[in-house]
Amino acid sequence: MGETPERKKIVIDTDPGIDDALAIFVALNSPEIEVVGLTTIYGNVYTSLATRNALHLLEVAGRNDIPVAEGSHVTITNGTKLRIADFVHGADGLGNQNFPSPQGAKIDQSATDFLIHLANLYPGEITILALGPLTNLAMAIQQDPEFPRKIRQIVLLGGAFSVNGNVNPAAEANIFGDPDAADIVFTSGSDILAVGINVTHQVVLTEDHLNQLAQSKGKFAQYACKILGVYFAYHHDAYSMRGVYLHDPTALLAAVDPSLLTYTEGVVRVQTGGITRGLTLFDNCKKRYGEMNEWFDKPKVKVAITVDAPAIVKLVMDRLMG
Ligand SMILES: O=c1[nH]cnc2c1ncn2[C@@H]1O[C@H](CO)[C@@H](O)[C@H]1O
Repeated sequence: MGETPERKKIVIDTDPGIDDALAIFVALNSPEIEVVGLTTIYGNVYTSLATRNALHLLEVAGRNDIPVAEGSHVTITNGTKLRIADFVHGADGLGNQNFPSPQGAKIDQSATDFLIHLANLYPGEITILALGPLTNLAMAIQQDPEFPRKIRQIVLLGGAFSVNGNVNPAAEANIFGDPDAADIVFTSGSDILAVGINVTHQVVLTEDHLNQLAQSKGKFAQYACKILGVYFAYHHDAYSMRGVYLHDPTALLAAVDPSLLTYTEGVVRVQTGGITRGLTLFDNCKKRYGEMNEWFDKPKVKVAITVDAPAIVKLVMDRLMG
């Protein structure tokens, strides 16, 4: 008998969030990975509620053994005027279901300290799946300049590469939430795979899928049906569609199995001001520009460009129902 391969260690930085909840459940049902912790951030909800929801979701899954570390309540520039997407996910972030308060508690360490601790404990082994604004990661990079090289990879759900954003024509929500932090992360030298909405808008869960989930006796499938109503209503209002984008589960599965998508490599900078604040601008590095620019000499990152959408949807369905 061969040895079972080591499971990839993943920390999920999250702002749950309906699609975050799906991603967390799929992660907990993915034998290829080990979820070593959750860290929380604002975005779909405020950070305190993200922490509460993270603890709640782990209790639903019976996984109170996984630590939850609370992240920043403000942007990397101490900004407190946060854009919270309660109109997408409901006031509670989980489809307005009035779930009971979790019994468990967050750990004493902050998200940033916990990320640095894990990077030192398992050098070169930690994959960070970033599902919200990138404040916690940027703070870790500022606190420990070696952090980018101590981790294995950052897979982030963020950006809109050569397509319109979802906050406005320029910006995708997670990057718009803290553009300064995003620029620090993109230029940090870490191995980064960015999964933007140019890719996740190809991955749609339909009403037929929802009906299949409703037939399932699986705990995660049942829970998903409860929270998905609000998310379907938002997509119908905003995009006139009868389905929902699987943003966060797509990023999770990209971290589990990178062969589910293809990517290109180049330098990404983030616009931090003006009317295009939050814009992610990719340089394919094919042109030798005559003069210096703000992309020149910055480390390259991987940017997803195509995705096997049917395979992703099937994996999400199987792992929610399994
Ligand atoms: O219109 C929107 N505004 C804010 N957040 C959104 C919107 N649409 C989706 N998301 C949320 O932001 C991430 C993807 O950008 C996902 O977490 C998604 O649930």
